[in-house]
Amino acid sequence: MFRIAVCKTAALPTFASISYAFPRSLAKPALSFNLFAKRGYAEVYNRSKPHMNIGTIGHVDHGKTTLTAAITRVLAEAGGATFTGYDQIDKAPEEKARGITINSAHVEYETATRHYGHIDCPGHADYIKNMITGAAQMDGAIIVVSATDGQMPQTREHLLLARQVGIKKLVVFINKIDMISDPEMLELVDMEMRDLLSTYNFDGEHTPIVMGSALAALEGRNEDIGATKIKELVQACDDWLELPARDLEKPFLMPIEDVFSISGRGTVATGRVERGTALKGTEVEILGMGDSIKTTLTGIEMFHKELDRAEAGDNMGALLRGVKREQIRRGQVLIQPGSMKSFKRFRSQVYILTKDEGGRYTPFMQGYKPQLYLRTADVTVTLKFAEGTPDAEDKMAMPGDNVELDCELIHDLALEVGSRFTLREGNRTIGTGVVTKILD
Ligand SMILES: Nc1nc2c(ncn2[C@@H]2O[C@H](COP(=O)(O)OP(=O)(O)OP(=O)(O)O)[C@@H](O)[C@H]2O)c(=O)[nH]1
Ligand SMILES: [Mg+2]
Repeated sequence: MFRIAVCKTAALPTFASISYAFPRSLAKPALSFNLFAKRGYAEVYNRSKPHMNIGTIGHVDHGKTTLTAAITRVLAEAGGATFTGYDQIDKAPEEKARGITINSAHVEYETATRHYGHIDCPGHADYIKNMITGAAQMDGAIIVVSATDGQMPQTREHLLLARQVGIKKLVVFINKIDMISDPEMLELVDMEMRDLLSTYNFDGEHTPIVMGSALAALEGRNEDIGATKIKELVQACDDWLELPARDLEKPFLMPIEDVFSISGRGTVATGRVERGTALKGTEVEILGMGDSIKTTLTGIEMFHKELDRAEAGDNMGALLRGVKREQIRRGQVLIQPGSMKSFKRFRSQVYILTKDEGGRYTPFMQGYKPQLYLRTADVTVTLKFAEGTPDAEDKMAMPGDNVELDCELIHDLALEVGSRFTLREGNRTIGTGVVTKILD
């Protein structure tokens, strides 16, 4: 059986009668709690198949949403379950009007061997922020590239960002082959994609590349380039993408992605558990961006079902006792009490993107203040060359450089050596880096 569900945002809490903490007119466009409320939450989440988070990334208009809908259609046919149409994924009025994805959307499906959470990311350069948050939750990804365009700026940028957020393996879907009559053209796109994968330290030689037409599969025609290719793609995901080694033994950590208040029950924080396990009824700490708060985890939900325990890799909704909605923010983390600290100052190794990778055209001097994205957090940072750098005052960081920088955040964040982050300015990713030393 294939079970399929769709929702925008990471994990949907379906604790009874969710009330939005913001006016309904401002509510995020695609939160479909009512839909799921109808299903109730008595069902217990089935852990018999290993769970993995994947998703679609790639340049705008290359067919990520069409492919997402097509996968649900083909798997739904095989299992006789619900199919999630294109309109149900890109359903916000602005998405419909512009024909692009803005918010990343989550769907869920099962193959014979695995349960997948699938995040359909936006490709448009203006919404890279949503793409990063989506990709940060993936264990593997499907990069979609249109055979008509070949690789484009966000094909490259998404590959780089995928690498940076820790995705180790990808499957490539070369889409829109219904528009191409020259087989040499397809070979060229295949070769270029393998080169590009290798450039970004993926296994260019062995990565499976499937060529097909997502639209044909979605519309149920031309089976040879449609449904058949979707089955091939899903098989490639099952075979090639490795189940993540879950950090079950480590202390619990869940980056907070969204916060809701539920009348009569309290406040729910949602996010993907990065490591460890959390048991219902135990103590947790909310850390970062100000004073930390200790509270009790009074409820856990995942894919609209109640659980007693959440573990690394799960998208969970955490019901927190006695905490007001205003006390919690996206960017904070929920942790096992005392297992981490938050800091404002740290040393880092940063790669400055070139303009071809979507980065800056010009160098920057120290004192530069871009936005720093770490897990779900997004805060302003002041950059300086690492203490001891000769002539730091006059030195410039050029696009393409790898530099050692001392970072000072305006808010403290939960971080540690090895934490990865992205630097952005306006709607451009300008650098990616890793924390090498805490300076506070
Ligand atoms: N001819 C043809 N058109 C396709 C195919 N797949 C998708 N399209 C069309 O390409 C356009 C863009 O498709 P989307 O699925 O919205 O692309 P996307 O990658 O999700 O775009 P963003 O989310 O905005 O980055 C739509 O008009 C689709 O109908 C295909 O296999 N063949
Ligand atoms: Mg889309």
